[in-house]
Amino acid sequence: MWSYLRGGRLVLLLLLLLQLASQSAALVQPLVVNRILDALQSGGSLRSPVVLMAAAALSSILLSMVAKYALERFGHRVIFGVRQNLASCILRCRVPDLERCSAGDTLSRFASDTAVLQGALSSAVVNGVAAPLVLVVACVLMSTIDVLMLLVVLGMLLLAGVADWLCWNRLYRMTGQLQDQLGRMTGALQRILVSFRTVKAFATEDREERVLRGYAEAAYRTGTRAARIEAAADGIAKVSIELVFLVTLVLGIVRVSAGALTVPELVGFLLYVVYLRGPISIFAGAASVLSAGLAAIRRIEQLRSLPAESNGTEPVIPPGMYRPGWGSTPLLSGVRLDRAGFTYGDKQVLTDVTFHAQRGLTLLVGPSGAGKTTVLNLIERFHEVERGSILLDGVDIRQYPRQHLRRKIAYVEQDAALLGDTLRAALLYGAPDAGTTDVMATLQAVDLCEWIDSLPEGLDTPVGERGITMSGGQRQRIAIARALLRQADVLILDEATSQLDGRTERKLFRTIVAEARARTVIAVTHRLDVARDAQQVVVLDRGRVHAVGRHHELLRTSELYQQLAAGMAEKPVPRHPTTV
Ligand SMILES: Nc1ncnc2c1ncn2[C@@H]1O[C@H](COP(=O)(O)OP(=O)(O)OP(=O)(O)O)[C@@H](O)[C@H]1O
Repeated sequence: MWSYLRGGRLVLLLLLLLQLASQSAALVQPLVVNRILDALQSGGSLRSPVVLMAAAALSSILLSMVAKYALERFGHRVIFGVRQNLASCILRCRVPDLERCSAGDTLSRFASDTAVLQGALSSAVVNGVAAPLVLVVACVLMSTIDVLMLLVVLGMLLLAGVADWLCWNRLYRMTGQLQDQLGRMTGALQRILVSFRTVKAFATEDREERVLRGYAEAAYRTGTRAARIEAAADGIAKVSIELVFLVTLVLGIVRVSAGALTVPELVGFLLYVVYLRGPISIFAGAASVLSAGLAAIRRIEQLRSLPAESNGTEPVIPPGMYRPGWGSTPLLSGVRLDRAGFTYGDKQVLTDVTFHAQRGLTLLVGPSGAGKTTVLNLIERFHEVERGSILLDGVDIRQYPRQHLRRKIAYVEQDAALLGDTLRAALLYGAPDAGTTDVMATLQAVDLCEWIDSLPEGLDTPVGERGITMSGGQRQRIAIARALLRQADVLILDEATSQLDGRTERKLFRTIVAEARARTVIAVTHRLDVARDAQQVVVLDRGRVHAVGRHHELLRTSELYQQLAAGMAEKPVPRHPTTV
């Protein structure tokens, strides 16, 4: 918890002092009441104690207002920092690590857990520290009136404190459980929202409703149990203070009768006991908010502890070997995979993959699950090659600073999402400085000019949730245009044209190859209509290179390729000798 307050500890101390000042002003009141009663008994002037009383009440109210505002503001500031740091951690963590996390649960940690933490940091930390301090001050003042009665009060509060502590311990576990359940519920809802059409098409609304209800019910049960414990802790605090009042009253009357205490002293002491209600219930409340805050910290820390991508990979490439930013100079020697190997867990996915993609188009084909996307992931360094190497421009890709490597590559993934509010923003996502001429030329290349001209707002048409609805093919063409605009040395397309018809796809590929004459294009496709235009075709089968060659050669030499061309190789076929 303290590490979250780093940089704000001085402010926290000031807030604590402010909180103490506001509560101390209230502490003066019983003393003043004592003086008023004395004055009444002795027939002295009431003016100055009454003015003092009003001043103490007013300053207590004013200080508590300022303290409340300052506390809230402080909490928001700390959480702003936590969210910034969390955003940075999320964006910098490794692709496989983040993909293992549920997106909904990550959202819940980022938005809800940080909000819970804000409550804990602002109210619980300051009130949790201020309330006991105020209690101590009150006890010191009470000791000036009657030590015996104070000892009785303390003994009873101690017993109540132990009972409350047991409750808070359970509450901490319960709130952690509740936040995990809420995270799972958000995850389930997020999955449904992303696949809403599938849910509708399969008419599984009832089943999904049951799933959501299950999570909501689990959260409800845990929340109810937590509320019971919270109420019990609150009840213990309140009952203890009422009992303390009654016992003090009885004991006080006995002591007044015995002449050990005066009536004004008894009234003053009882007022302190009444006053203790505030700090005790604040402390009890702070403890429950703190339990939730600690549970939130555990979940936030799990996200923050995901290792960053760049950990331990300092660039060792000689200066001048790479150009920062996306360049326009053609690659000298393209992308070369040399006996590259990779496993997912203990599953061998790629073995000794060797091919050289030079300028022009290299097609990567093969049956489903052959490892085509994995090859692209290795080139992008979403995963690290485990055996062999991948060279870009003759340099091992592990020697490039990761961001520079990725600036050299424009990647269009399967079902690429568009990021940006408008079509223009979506297009310029990877190349914010691209000029209008480049944008128009690229739109021409992907055959989108006519469609965009037909839109009333043209390139400024909103996209996204409430914006324009596009066909799958239009979306894919925007994604390709976005990648082309980046003018990167290498263009990687992972089934990026799967939603276009064969004729449009062929036309688009011809344009891409013409556009990228000086660059290397590596494209995964299941349709071989475009293979004639490719410089080479690499056939992958069960993680190995089955054959490499031009379309017409492979049609003669590779049975697997013939099957792929005929659209028959849905499943892996018996292994054939490798032709590299
Ligand atoms: N994140 C992952 N964790 C574990 N195994 C994976 C993961 N991603 C892919 N695989 C497995 O690795 C193998 C290769 O997958 P990959 O996606 O590279 O094949 P592909 O040739 O691109 O398939 P497709 O043509 O169907 O897209 C498959 O058996 C797949 O089940």
